[in-house]
Amino acid sequence: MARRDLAEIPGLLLVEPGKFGDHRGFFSETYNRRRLAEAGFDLEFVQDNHSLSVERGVVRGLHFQSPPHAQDKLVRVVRGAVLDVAVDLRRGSPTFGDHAAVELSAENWRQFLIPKGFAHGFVTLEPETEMIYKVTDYYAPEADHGILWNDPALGIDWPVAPEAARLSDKDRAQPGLAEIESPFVF
Ligand SMILES: Cc1cn([C@H]2C[C@H](O)[C@@H](COP(=O)(O)OP(=O)(O)O[C@H]3O[C@H](C)C(=O)[C@H](O)[C@H]3O)O2)c(=O)[nH]c1=O
Repeated sequence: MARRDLAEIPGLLLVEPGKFGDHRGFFSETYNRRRLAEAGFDLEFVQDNHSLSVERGVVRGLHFQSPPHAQDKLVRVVRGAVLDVAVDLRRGSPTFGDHAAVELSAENWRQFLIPKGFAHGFVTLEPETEMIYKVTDYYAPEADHGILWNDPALGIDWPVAPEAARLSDKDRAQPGLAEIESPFVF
């Protein structure tokens, strides 16, 4: 399994909203359903999430909700920076187990659209990093699953040493890719 350019993994999309600055500050349309639909992603988001990670080196993930509660996610960073990772879990996909990794930051204002069928996670590159993201299904703890962030089989080059990473107990104990039966089909 390996890192791929985003364009090599079917279904992922990098979104770069316009940001219009003037002497007062800036304005940006950070979500436009029609624009995403024109790009082939006609999605109905039902929940907004907001997380704060206070230290550099916080790892959240790699998470997914299983069907019928699978979620498409539109992810952005409004303070700080992350390396954001999406792992293809769609059985039969030519890029199954491969991942794309993009830097999202308040500076670059980029967004990452991660459809159902992917595990999602990130590591913070700065302290006081805030992530905002929209999801297309509600939180369903019974459907909340994950894979181990630094499973060697995934080949993710995280910019944090395992001993320095700050994780939840849940994320420390996630199974490796080989230990799960992915519920997603390409
Ligand atoms: C995800 C979620 C969590 N919670 C509650 C459950 C816990 O009491 C608390 C922290 O949850 P958790 O540790 O799962 O939060 P993260 O580790 O940031 O999880 C997220 O991290 C990765 C990067 C994701 O893509 C998912 O959206 C999500 O799994 O928030 C809710 O009330 N609603 C929710 O939608």
